[in-house]
Amino acid sequence: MVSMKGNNMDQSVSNTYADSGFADAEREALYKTIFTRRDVRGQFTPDPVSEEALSRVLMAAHYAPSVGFMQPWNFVVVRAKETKQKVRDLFQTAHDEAANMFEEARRDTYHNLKLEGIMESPINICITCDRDRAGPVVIGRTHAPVMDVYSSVCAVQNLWLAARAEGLGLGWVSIFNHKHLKSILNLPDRVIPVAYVCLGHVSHFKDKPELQTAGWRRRLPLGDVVNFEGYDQGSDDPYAARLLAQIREDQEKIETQGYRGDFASDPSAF
Ligand SMILES: Cc1cc2c(cc1C)N(C[C@H](O)[C@H](O)[C@H](O)COP(=O)(O)O)c1[nH]c(=O)[nH]c(=O)c1N2
Repeated sequence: MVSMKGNNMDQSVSNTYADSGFADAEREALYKTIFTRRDVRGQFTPDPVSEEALSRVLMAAHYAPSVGFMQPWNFVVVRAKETKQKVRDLFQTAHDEAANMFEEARRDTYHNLKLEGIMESPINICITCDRDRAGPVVIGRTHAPVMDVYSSVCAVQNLWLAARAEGLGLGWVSIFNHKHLKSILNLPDRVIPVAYVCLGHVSHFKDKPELQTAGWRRRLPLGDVVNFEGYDQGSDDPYAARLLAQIREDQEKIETQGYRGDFASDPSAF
C-alpha cells in the first residue's frame, strides 16, 4: 500500500511510500503507551495477574528484535515468597552499600526513594541473556559481542510497554550483586541476568518519573542530545534548525500538559 501523505519539502523525493497501516487511534495508542509508561515501585496491589495477560506481555517481549535473530532471552517467572525474599535481601544489602557512594548531601534523598516493589508485586520476572544461544558466530555480533545483551534489553522494553497497555505496572530493579542473583535463580555461567522486574496491578500510574518528582534528576531537553554529523555537534542547516524548533515545541507541550494524543491526531501540526 502506498501513500501520498507527508510534507517532505525536498521535491526530488518520491511521495510513494508505504502507509503505516495504522489508523489514527491505533497510532495514538502506541504513543500513549510510550509516554505514560512508568517505572513502578510503590503502587502495586496484591491482585493476581491473569495467565492470559501474562502470556500476552511475555509474547510481546519474545517478539522483540534480536541480533542475528538470536533470541537470547529466558523469562524466569518468580512467584514464590521465599525466592522473592532472598532477592529482596540481596537488594537491601546493595542498597545500603549504594547509599554510601553518594555525596552526603544526597544520601538522605536516596534513602527516602522507594526503589523496588519485590515483595508487594505478585510477579517478578528475571529477563536473561544466554550468550551461547546461537553458537559462537552470530550475524551482527561478530565485532560487538554486547549486542546479545542489548537484544535482551529490547525484550524488556517490549514487556514494559505491553504491561502498560494492559494496565499493569512494571518496575526494573538493578540494585543487586548480580553474581548472587544468578545463584538464587540457578542461572548457568553463560547466562546473564539482564533485568529483574516487578509486575502487577497498580492503584495508579504516576504522571512523571519518581526521580524527577523527588528532585533527583530532570528530563533532559531532547534538543540538547540530538546532534548532527558528529557527537555533540550542532548544524547551520535549515533542516536541522526546523527540526530543533519542532522538538522544542513538542517537548514543551509534553512537559507542561503531559501527552494528549496530538502526535497521532494531527502529526504534521503537533
Ligand atoms: C537499566 C535500568 C535499571 C533500572 C531502572 C531503569 C533501567 C532502564 N530503573 C528505573 C528508572 O529509575 C526509571 O526508568 C527512570 O527514573 C525514569 O522513570 P520512568 O521509567 O519514566 O518512570 C530502576 N528503578 C528503581 O527503582 N530501581 C532500580 O534498581 C532501577 N534500575
